[in-house]
Amino acid sequence: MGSSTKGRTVLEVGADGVALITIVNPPVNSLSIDVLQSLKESYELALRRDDVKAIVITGANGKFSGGFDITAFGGFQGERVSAAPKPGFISVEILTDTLEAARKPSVAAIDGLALGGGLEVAMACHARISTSNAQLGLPELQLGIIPGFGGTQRLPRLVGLSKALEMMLMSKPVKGEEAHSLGLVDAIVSPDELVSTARRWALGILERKKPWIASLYKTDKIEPLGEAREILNFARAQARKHAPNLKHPLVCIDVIEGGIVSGPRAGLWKEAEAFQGLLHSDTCKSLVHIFFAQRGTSKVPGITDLGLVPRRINKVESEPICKAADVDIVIEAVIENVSLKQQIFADLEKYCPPHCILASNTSTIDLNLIGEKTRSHDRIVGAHFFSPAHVMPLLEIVRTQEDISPRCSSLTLKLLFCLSNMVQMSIRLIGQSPNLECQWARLDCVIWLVLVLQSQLASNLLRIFPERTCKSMLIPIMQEDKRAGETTRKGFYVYDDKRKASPDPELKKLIQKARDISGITVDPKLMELSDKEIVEMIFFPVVNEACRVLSESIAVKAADLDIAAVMGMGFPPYRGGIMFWADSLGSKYICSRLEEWSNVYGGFFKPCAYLTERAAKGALLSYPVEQAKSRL
Ligand SMILES: C/C=C/C(=O)SCCNC(=O)CCNC(=O)[C@H](O)C(C)(C)COP(=O)(O)OP(=O)(O)OC[C@H]1O[C@@H](n2cnc3c(N)ncnc32)[C@H](O)[C@@H]1OP(=O)(O)O
Repeated sequence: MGSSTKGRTVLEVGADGVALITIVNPPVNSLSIDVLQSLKESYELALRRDDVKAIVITGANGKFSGGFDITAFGGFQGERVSAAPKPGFISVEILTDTLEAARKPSVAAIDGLALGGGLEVAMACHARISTSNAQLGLPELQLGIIPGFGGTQRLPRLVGLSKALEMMLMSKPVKGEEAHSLGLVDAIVSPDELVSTARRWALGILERKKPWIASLYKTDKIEPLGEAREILNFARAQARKHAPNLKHPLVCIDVIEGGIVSGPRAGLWKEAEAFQGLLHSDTCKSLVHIFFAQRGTSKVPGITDLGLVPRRINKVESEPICKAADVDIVIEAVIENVSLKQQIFADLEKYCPPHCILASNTSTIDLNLIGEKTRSHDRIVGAHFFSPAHVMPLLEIVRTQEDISPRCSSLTLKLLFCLSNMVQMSIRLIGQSPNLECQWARLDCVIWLVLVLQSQLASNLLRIFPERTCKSMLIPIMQEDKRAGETTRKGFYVYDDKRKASPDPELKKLIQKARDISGITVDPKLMELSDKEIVEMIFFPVVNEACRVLSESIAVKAADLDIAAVMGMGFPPYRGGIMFWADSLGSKYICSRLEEWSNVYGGFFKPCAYLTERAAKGALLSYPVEQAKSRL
């Protein structure tokens, strides 16, 4: 990652004596170092020019700014550490001492986005005018950093401590209207009137008709120290509860407190130091990787680079359909039964217009098989909504391929196999460990997941890949006992009236029954597993499977598997996804652990050829094949 954009600002002085400074850095007017340097120069020029009385800052093409340039983070973290601006250069030198302390008033004219550093620039101006649809927020925490351009100091002083904490800790932006009611912006106008209103407002400040406010020094919205500390301590407790593995939310709270206790200028310095430190953290590197990996999923070589024009979809039906002549896409979502799906697709082909896309929500069945009784392979796709569909943000789109061999190796199946490996290993640990049956809660806590396994999926996988599947009777026995989790008020846990889960002592009997049926024996060595070993035993087989997916070119790139793991399996984003995490540990280490377990526990753990090869060469697992060769 490196910053390739040459961003800039443009200065135009109007006959009214207002200098309009426009941030220009498509697509979101991010604040690259070029832009920030240029902003400083434009501002200083406007301050020097006698024909300039006041200043308006805005963004080109209806977007104020999407924040600090995230593409530059890699450069600051990696080999170009010296390229990072020294702490305080942007927040103190540019935004506070040049903008906010200027003897000419400035107004931010905000349309579209004012996020992160974008809002921090706007808050350093003496007033803000916005459109109602603009989004204003400090979402830096979702990248593993804190607001570093003064946001931790100015936002609480503009909107109050509680709301500022909510906006920062939850990375939650507000829209223009709410920002206005909070006092973050001073007026709401239509996009057409935005710049003209901001110009008049800036002149109004100069003429003392509007207040000239340096938000860094506002005090009216900050609670007295004792009360403020209570709010901050509550926020700390919440952060520890909801994100126990993350440090940066606590750092953010400390920095805010620092400003309240020691004054905002001291707070700015504390913020600048903390920001610089967090930029180098593994959490930041992982979350930035996830940010770009997520956007990368929409770039599919051989498809999105062909310049195709998207087809307009006016009508979508889910199967069964009633009114079909004008339907553009039908999504079938019946149970995983091949002959039923084949019949449905044969019917759909008959009744739907020839342009209609025929989609299946299948999770395990090869699309070619589903479409076998049709001549519509060119318009059949897999549209697999991860379950529960209204919650999970992952939609997997699967293509048909006439030449897939073996048929079962569809992307869907492979990705689900990764998920299944994780679940199977967890079940195996419960089954074979002398004491883990009493410690389901520990397992859940260590891997931070609630696991669900559909018997259909399990039996399909067992049939297709018997040598790579752990056979356990525990899930069928639990299903027989109506243990579907919260819905039946018992699963691995029992749930009380308030849905509070507690470990179920009855589970022990079921585990013993599963052992007796499967002939599984207890392994005393599993009693001594550390948390780290549990995580590795569960997730290294997942890494192994992900390597197979990559080596068979079923996934286009490793980053797509990272997103599938985060969005579909609940893998923690702050670890960067399954392959990013694996590379942070090293292919050699993972391979050696799998080999060790494979010798003791059998083929389920056997590292695949791709993993073994990369480990032998000490290569990253996520590198494309060609790149990996050239690095060796
Ligand atoms: C101390 C200060 C620190 C900071 O300011 S850190 C940055 C804080 N800002 C953010 O966290 C905002 C991150 N961006 C977003 O949330 C979204 O993006 C937007 C809401 C701004 C826009 O969303 P949408 O319209 O759906 O577009 P899209 O596909 O997400 O982004 C379009 C292109 O813009 C790039 N981009 C977005 N924000 C930034 C940024 N802050 N720095 C550099 N690039 C950015 C993306 O990667 C992508 O690029 P491609 O088209 O090549 O995939």
